[in-house]
Amino acid sequence: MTAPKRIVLSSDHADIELRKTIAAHVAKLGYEAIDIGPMTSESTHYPLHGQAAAQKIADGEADLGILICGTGQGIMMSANKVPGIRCGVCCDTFSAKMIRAHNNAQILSLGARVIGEGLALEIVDAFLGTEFEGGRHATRVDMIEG
Ligand SMILES: O=C[C@H](O)[C@H](O)[C@H](O)COP(=O)(O)O
Repeated sequence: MTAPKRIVLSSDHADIELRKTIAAHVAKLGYEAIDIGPMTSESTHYPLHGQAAAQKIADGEADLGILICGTGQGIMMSANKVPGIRCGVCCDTFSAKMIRAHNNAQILSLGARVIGEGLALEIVDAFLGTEFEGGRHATRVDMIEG
């Protein structure tokens, strides 16, 4: 039996409740949810949380990640600064599938001030339910790192 995939979750203060809801959702689906906070809604700085989550993946402590900030953009930019990490913001399920299938993204970033909880959960399901297709896409993904 293979171990369930480990999913690291983090956010800034924009919506920690959405993060907790998604953590519970992925745990219910059988994944290991590694929620690294923050645990309060006190104003914080998204680069700290985006980079901490991405580092967990770079260090082999998690397989995939889900990040949340107001727009999803700042925390995505921060995660992508960690070598080897590919993170994309998604506001629709098609993009969530494609960042796995074509870009082999390890991290999904969501904008809590852009989309609602229902759509966020569908986007999460689309991301987690899709595998990298490899082939020509692997050549291109390799080119990202140079
Ligand atoms: O990309 C950045 C995120 O959307 C942040 O969540 C946002 O900038 C935080 O703004 P504020 O400090 O006004 O809550």
